[in-house]
Amino acid sequence: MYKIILASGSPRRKEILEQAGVKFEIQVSNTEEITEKQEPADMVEELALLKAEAIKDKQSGEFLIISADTLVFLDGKPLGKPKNKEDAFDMLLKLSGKKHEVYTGVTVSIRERGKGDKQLVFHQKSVVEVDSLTEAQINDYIATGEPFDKAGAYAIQGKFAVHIKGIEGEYNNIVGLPIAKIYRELLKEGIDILKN
Ligand SMILES: Cc1cn([C@H]2C[C@H](O)[C@@H](COP(=O)(O)OP(=O)(O)OP(=O)(O)O)O2)c(=O)[nH]c1=O
Repeated sequence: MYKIILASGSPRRKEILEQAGVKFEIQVSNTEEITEKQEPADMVEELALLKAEAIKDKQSGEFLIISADTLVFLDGKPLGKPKNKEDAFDMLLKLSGKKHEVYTGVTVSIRERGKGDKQLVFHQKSVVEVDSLTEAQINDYIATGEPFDKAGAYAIQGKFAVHIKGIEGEYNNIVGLPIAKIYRELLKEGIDILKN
């Protein structure tokens, strides 16, 4: 069978895939995450695709590469990872007391002998509602150091959990990898990643 490769340096994505019981290895690319696209779904799908492309040519033999990109969208505008404390403060202030969307784009690149190459590109959307935050709460949260490698400057799975009013959609999509959607999309192709 082919080897399953997670093209991501995100510890969260690794954990979600491990928890699901998938056997895989990690290969990380240093892709510049730039897209000209305007629509949330198009943006995250293109960014995920770039990450898969970056490691595809390095492979020999059969493979199934999973890559993903997560962005937070508030009123249609993307929030990526904050550059510094001020940036994190601005993002968290914007998210305070409101609902926003989290999109994760996913690419699954498959090479199977005798079948040629196949590429699946899709996305998952979740909605997150954040409680109203005081400036002191925002500063305390920034002081935990958690915001800096997270889209939208927060980790729902971490210390920001106390500020989450509610979510709609797939939880793991917010953390960075919509494992249920990935599993479903691959089953449609006749691939069961739990049985590889
Ligand atoms: C919204 C949110 C995002 N995140 C994380 C998931 C992603 O790791 C990160 C978004 O950055 P990404 O650019 O999607 O991913 P990455 O740079 O961490 O890893 P790689 O490109 O190698 O795959 O934000 C959380 O951990 N919790 C959250 O609640």
